[in-house]
Amino acid sequence: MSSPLIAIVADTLVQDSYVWHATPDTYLKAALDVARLQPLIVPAFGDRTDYPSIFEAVDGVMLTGARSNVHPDNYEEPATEKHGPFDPARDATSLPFIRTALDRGLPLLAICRGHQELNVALGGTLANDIQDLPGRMDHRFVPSDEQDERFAIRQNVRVSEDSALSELFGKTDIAVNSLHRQAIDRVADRLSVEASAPDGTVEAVRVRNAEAFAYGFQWHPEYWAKDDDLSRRIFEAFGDAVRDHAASRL
Ligand SMILES: N[C@@H](CCC(=O)NCCCC(=O)O)C(=O)O
Repeated sequence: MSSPLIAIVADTLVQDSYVWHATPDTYLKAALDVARLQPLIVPAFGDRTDYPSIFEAVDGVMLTGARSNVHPDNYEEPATEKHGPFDPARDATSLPFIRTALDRGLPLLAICRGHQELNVALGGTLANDIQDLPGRMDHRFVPSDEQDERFAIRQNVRVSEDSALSELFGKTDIAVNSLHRQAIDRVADRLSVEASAPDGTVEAVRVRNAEAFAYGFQWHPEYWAKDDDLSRRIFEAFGDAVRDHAASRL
């Protein structure tokens, strides 16, 4: 049986004197093995991207996490060195990609940097280095050479009662991993906050009036998608939404 395709906007990075357009394996494997979707990496070519051709071919979009930050020019804040590192090629591709996907009613799963991009794409802003802000927790990863330790589930999150997400999870008190130093500041009008950390950090958002599954998560469900029940539910729900979209086009 054929699997529907989803688009994933690549990061750009320099290695061996080449510019690579790449995506970490954990996101690709979670899409393939848990959501049962075929991921396609879209190069970060900005306005040279042929959006109509890509959107003809795919039935969903996933935005991944990355060490880079969305450039503050995209939310009209003055940039400082502390806002970096940047990946302007990814910004120039992912922000229009998100808006086009939502306009076309495609399911969308946005993770960590992707969750922040979703907010910026819809007109919201980001806060930088939140661990230095009064009353805020340190959401950065615990330094370790072991990926399992960096991605360990260790932070409590409260899911809003009566939210669509609490229905998906079947509970409101959950625990997640955390590897970020920026966070949503002003929430875009079109987003509803579905979950928050004890310090108020926006941990999950849903796009209001979206035609399909359209969520952002500040944490990393992809890393434990095979092992952790809630992470698995997110990927299965995304997979089901993408299959429904594909079926509606037949
Ligand atoms: N750069 C942003 C986004 C954080 C993010 O996507 N982190 C993934 C990094 C995974 C890793 O450290 O390997 C921020 O810091 O807020």
